[in-house]
Amino acid sequence: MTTPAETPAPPAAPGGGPARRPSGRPGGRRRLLAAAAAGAAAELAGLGLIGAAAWLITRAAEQPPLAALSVAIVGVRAFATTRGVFRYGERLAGHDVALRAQAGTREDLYRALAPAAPHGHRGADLLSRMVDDTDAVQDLLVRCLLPATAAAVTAVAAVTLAAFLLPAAALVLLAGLLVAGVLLPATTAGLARRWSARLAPARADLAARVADLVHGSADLAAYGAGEQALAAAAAADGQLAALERRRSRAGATALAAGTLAQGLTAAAVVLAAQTAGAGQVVTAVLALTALVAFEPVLPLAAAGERFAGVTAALRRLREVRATPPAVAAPARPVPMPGGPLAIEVRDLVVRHAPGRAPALDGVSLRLAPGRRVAVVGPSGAGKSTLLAALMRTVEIESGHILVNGVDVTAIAPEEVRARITGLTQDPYVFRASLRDNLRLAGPQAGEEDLAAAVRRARLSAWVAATGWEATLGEDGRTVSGGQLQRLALARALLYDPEVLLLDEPAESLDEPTADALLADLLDATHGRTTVLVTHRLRGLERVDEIVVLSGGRVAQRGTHQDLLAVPGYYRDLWEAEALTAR
Ligand SMILES: Nc1ncnc2c1ncn2[C@@H]1O[C@H](COP(=O)(O)OP(=O)(O)OP(=O)(O)O)[C@@H](O)[C@H]1O
Repeated sequence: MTTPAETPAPPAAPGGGPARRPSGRPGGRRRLLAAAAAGAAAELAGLGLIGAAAWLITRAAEQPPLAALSVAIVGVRAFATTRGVFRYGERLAGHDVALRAQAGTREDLYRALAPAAPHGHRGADLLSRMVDDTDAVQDLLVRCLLPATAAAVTAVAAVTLAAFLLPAAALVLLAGLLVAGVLLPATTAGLARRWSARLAPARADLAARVADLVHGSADLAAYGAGEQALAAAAAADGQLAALERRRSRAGATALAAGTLAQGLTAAAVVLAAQTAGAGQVVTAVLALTALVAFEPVLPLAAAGERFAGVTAALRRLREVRATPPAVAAPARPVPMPGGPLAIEVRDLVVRHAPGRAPALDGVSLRLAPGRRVAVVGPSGAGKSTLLAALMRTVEIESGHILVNGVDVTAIAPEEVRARITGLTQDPYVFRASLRDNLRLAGPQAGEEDLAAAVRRARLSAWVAATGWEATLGEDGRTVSGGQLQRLALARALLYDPEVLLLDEPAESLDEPTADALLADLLDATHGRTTVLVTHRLRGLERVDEIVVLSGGRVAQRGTHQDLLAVPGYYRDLWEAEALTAR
């Protein structure tokens, strides 16, 4: 069996560590500077290429001796070659730094979420933040920051060159570049912000309807409501498409305005040159310089649009990181006590949300090493909440859980969870092989350990029929409720924690299998510290204490015989079970 010490180290404390900036990783700043420098150098080489080519063509028309053109010829070749090399370098370094930043951001997000997810962000919303919003980090660097740097460097160089040749043309060029490089991106960013406020709800509406169609397909088919749901989804789709079209038209107008600014500026520069009586060569160089200077500046309008989306995505990521974890980690954690664990729960109060009635309201319990306690009670009594509090996945409002006399709130939650854990109420089957789904709880476990865990969870026949390498599906859809439950139980048995928590291990099983499984479990957990939440009472005469919860309070407690001797929930349930068994 795998001991907890052999399991992988749990992730760092949720929410721990400050949110790092995309370039704030080791070597990130250097890589970013290299990418920006390569991008600017590529644009400058482009500028040099056009300037030299313009000079060469117009000068060549005057038919000078070849020697007078040789420097320009070499310049054209050099600029053409280095431009490609710099562009390649920029793409390589830029994507390298962006992908590293994106991976790091995802890693930070996982750390903030695992193992106890913060309240408030779940399911599709969290997935979209994890996938789409972290893409924004890449776009911030590759589509916004690096192109803006290259454009700024090129614009400064072009205006400086123009200022040497003809100051009036430089002023015209500067004005045109400011329109295309500052005014237009600011406009597209503003438009994008306005449109996203209208598009986001339409997109969320469509996503929710599609999710309903997919997840609720069986119910829709059963009640013949499929057509209606499809029509509603199609209407939401049409609404979104109409908004998208209008947004695209506004964006395209802004992009076209950039090209217009480029043409008008080039024409104005030529006009200024001719008014000042500049020669043909100077006029050609100025005109082409103006045209080329716009090349890196024009995409900034699209970058402005993307920038608005990027800032919104980064804000959403900050929100996730800033959400307090479900359980606060102590600032200076004390180590988990060694030796066999004795647990004492004293007057425990747990409330799932402010303003709601407490799920546990003054529960006390003693769990000496090797003792087994069963927790029973009606639905909503607080049984799973008690296990969650022991596992440190819900916060304690008042009262204490002491582990060998040490308050669990003083210990790092993941340390507690590494030794007090087991089968949770909503086990999850990962999209991985059956073997890997089990190995999650024991990466080092050998074939015999796996087989033993499966046998004790009464799953051997299914595993033999399915095969160890069979891929199990997303959300456990390829396994039945009972198989999922037993697979999760096999995981818990393989992990073999010092204090084993079992939340309704016989849930979703037929009666004979449930009884046999519970009997096996009671054999297997003999002498092992165990808390067993169950709705079935058969076999509970073998546990040391039974606690009956009702409305978050302890309604009854004692041994099986004690509880049968007094009227109450336990005796009623026992008699009802006996009746159905007849
Ligand atoms: N995450 C949650 N957020 C808000 N309320 C919750 C949450 N989990 C449980 N509750 C509420 O806390 C109370 C106790 O729930 P709990 O799941 O502990 O009961 P239970 O005895 O395990 O029920 P069951 O036998 O149906 O699993 C219930 O009223 C439930 O609605």
